Amino acid sequence: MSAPIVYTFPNTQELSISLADLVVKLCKESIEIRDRFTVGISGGSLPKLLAADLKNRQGIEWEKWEVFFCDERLVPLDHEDSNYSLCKKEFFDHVSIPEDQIYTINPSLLQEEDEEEIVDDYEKKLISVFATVNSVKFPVFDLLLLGVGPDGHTCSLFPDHPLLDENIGWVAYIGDSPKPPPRRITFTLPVVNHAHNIAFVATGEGKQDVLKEIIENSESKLPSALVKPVTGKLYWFLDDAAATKLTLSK
Ligand SMILES: O=C(O)[C@H](O)[C@@H](O)[C@H](O)[C@H](O)COP(=O)(O)O
Repeated sequence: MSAPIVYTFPNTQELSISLADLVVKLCKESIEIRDRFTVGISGGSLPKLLAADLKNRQGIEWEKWEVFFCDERLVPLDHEDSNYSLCKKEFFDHVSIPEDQIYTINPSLLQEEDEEEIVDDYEKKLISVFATVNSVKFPVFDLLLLGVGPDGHTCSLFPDHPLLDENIGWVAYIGDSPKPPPRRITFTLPVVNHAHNIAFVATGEGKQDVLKEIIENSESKLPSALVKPVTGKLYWFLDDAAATKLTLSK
C-alpha cells in the first residue's frame, strides 16, 4: 500500500470542504472509467461532516451513485439507531441519489431474527452491483468513508474481536458489539481493504491517543490500523484537535 495521506484542518468546516473536493474528484474519475460511483458510508459524525459542503455542490451526477453501508445496526430503518436513518437525515434528503441505489438492510427480515438471512441478503445486494459481469472475489468500492471510535474500531469491527480474522465473507454479523446496539452487520476487513479509495474522518480531542497509535504505530492491531488498502489509496481527514499528538502534523 502507498503511504497514507493525512490532511489536518483548523476546523470541521474546512475539513468538510476538502472532503467534498475529494469526493467530487473521485466521483468524476470513477464515472469516467466505470460509468458509476460506488460508495460505502458509515455512521457517527461522518454523514454530517460529509454532507455539510457536498450537498451544496453543483454538477454532481447523483444518479450514478450506488451507496452501501459499511456497517448497520439491526434495527428498523426509521429507528434512531439506524445508520440509514442518520444518513437520510443528514445527506440523502438533501441530494438526489435514486432511492433504489441506496442499499439498506432488508427490514422485513428483522422480525425473524435470522441474522444469516440478513447477511445473505446484503451480500446479494453487493453481488448485484459488483459481480454482474465477472465473478469477483471481493467488491471493489470507488470510495469507502470510515469513522474511528476512541477504542480504534471502524465499521463494526472491534478490537480483539474474532471477526477481524474473517477473510472470505463480504458481510458479517456481530451480536456482541461492545458499543450498543449489540446486533449489527459489518463489511469485513478484506472488503474494506480492496477499495480503490478509503477516507477516514476523525475529529475532536477524544481521538488524539488512538490516532497516534493507528497512524504512527505500524505494529498496531487495532481494527482501524488493519485498514491497509491492497492497491488503493488511504486518506485521513482530521481536525487539529484530533491530530495534536501526531508527529506527522508538526
Ligand atoms: O456504529 C457505530 O457505533 C458508530 O457509527 C461508530 O462506528 C462511529 O462511526 C465511530 O465511533 C466514530 O464516530 P464519531 O465519528 O461520531 O466519533
